[in-house]
Formats: sequence, structure tokens, C-alpha cells
Amino acid sequence: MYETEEDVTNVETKSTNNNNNNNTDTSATTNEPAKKVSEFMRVQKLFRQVSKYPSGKNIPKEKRDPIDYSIVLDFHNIESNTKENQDLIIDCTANVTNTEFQFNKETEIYVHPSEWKVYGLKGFPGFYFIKSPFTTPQEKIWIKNALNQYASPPNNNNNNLFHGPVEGLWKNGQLEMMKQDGLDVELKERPLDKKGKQLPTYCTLLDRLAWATLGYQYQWTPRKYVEDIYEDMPDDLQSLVQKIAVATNFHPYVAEAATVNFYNEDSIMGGHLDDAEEEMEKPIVSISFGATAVFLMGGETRDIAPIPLYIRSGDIVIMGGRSRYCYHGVAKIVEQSFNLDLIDDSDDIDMKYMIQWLKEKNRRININTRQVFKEPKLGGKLNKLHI
Ligand SMILES: O=C(O)CCC(=O)C(=O)O
Ligand SMILES: [Fe+2]
Repeated sequence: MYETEEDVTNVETKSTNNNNNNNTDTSATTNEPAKKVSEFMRVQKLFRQVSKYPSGKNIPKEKRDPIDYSIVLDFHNIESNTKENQDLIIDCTANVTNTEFQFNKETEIYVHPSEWKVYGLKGFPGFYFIKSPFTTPQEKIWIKNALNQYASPPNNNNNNLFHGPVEGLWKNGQLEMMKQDGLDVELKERPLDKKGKQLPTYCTLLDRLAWATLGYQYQWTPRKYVEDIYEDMPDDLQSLVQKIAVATNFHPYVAEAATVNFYNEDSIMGGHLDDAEEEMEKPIVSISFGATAVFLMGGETRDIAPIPLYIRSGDIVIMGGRSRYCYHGVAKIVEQSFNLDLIDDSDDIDMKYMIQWLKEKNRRININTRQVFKEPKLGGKLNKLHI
């Protein structure tokens, strides 16, 4: 990962290691000179709105031409698909739900596998789509994990690259939000970063949060994993994806690394391959929460037109087999698509603020895991697992 077409052609450079929200697309305009664009880029552009008047002034969001979503494949509403898309959908439910899962305490609130709906895509062997198997409380647990734990040291994230380790990112950001709401909280002075400058507000850092890494910490500049840069993989994430691997016949599977992506209403992820792993025969297992994405599932070159499909809150995508070698990306976060079931009316104040923060910018969290080594090493901790 991630050399995108933007990087290659310099049409729009997406940097992964600076301090800006690297996913944010600020470039959509119709007045670009005609260029030879790949099929991947052509489809990606169908989901970009003209954002500037010829004068260069910004067009307000509500005045932009609406996007035509009619070609987007929807596994949640099979009947509503175009005939072409219906022909691509393979119902694999029976193969998967026959598998017996060991449900344990942490996982018992998933919908039981016998009730899962699982689909494949014609022409993409090894690709599976599991319609959200999470209950709403379970979705909230993953959101909390991502914000509290995954985006904090010792795991790396894009803010840490720039400022050095930022402790308590969510906790401190929430205190700032509570203060803004007029609540009686005391804010501590923000520490200095690695360059000796005071950290920006935690809310600013949360707004810029674009990615975090788990397990073997992917090194973005040399584009590789380094054997001795490893932090513990969370046990609950390991347990979840191993069950998915059993269900989809990729067992045994050891998640040794994960990328956690934080999207907002303006984010995109350009077409890319995830090919830094020595082990490419094991799938990428990808879970998402919050807003809905238009995901592009492409071919082994950018010259093949990708299939746009919706990924909603709680859905799981498995890219194994040949689909592990295919270009993919996120073309659009669908306007006002935040999963309203997540709105929290409990007494859990942290959860309430997390959901509010996600909803206010139609945010989406994606967690995707990979096995890195052919002989999994898990940072020397493999014997902890029972696979
Ligand atoms: O957000 C997604 O659904 C895709 C993320 C992805 O492809 C990646 O992190 O490599
Ligand atoms: Fe990817």
C-alpha cells in the first residue's frame, strides 16, 4: 500500500505522512485539462462533484449537482440493483453459515452466523461481503476501541508522525468538547510536541486524524513492515477476524497488522493495491462503522473498470484469493449516511460524545487486518493464540 494513481500521475497528490487529513479530496473540478485517465480513475470521478465555479470560488455543498448513485451495487437491497449488478451478485450464505463457530463471551452479541447474509462477486474469487453481523452495542464497542485505544500510543497515527506521541487524544478532545458545551471541566495546559511547540487543540488533532496502525506498524515512507516494530494486536480484533477466516475458508489466519482509517464527509481513498505483506494468500478482513462508503472493487490493473458498491456501518469485506491482488479504494462517503441507530441515549457520556463527533462530519471508521508473514510471527507472541 498505498501508491495511488494520484501519486503516480500527480493529478492530485495524496500524501500519507503529513499532518493534514490525507484522505481529504479538495480537487474536484470540471475544468481540468483532458488527460488520459485510467478506467479506475474514470469511475472514481463519477462520484466527485464539481466543487468550484469557473471563477475559482467554492460552490456551497447544497448547490452542487447531485451524484448519480444508480450504478452502485447494493448488497443490502438486492432487488433494487440494476440488472447488470444483480448478475454480479452471488449468494454464498449457505456455504458460510454451515460453519460452526465457537461463540465466547466477547462475541456472543454478534448476530449468530446462522443469520448472516454473505455474498460474493462474479469475477472476484475470494471476495466476500458479510452484511453487518454486528448488533448496535457491538458496533459501539469497536468505535470506542478505535478512538480510545487504536488511535493512541504505542500505536502510530498520522498526528504522531508530525508531533511525536500524543497521549490521551480522544479523552482530551472530549474534555475540550465538554468545555465548549458549557460543562464544568478543567482543561490542562497542552504539552509541547517533539519540535518544542505547543500541541494544537485536541479537537484539531482529532479533526486531522486520518489513520492509525496496529500490530506490525507499517512504515509509510519506505512502504514496508519492519520486523522489530510491533505492538500488541488487540485480542478481540484477532478473535473476530479469525472467526471470519473460518467462515470464509481462509483458516488459519493470524492478523499481524491493521490499518485503521478515519474518514469524514470529504474523504476519499485513491485506487491502490495492498502488496507490502509477504503473505498475500491470506485475505484482508475489513470492518467499517459510521457513514456509508462507495467502495470501488477494481481489477488487477487500473485499466479495468472497478465495481462501485456500498459498504454500510457494520459490514465486513473480505478480500482474499485473486481479489487480494486487485486495485480498490473509496470513491465517496455518501452524504448524510451516518448510521442513526448508533445515536446513543444511554448514560455513557463518552459514547455519546464519540457518536456526536462521528455524526457531525458524517465520519466513518474502517479497520482492516492483514497477515504479514507466511509463517506468522505476531511479534514473537504467536503462542498466545489458539488457532
Ligand atoms: O476504507 C475502506 O473500506 C478501504 C481501506 C483500504 O483499502 C486500506 O486501508 O487499505
Ligand atoms: Fe486497501
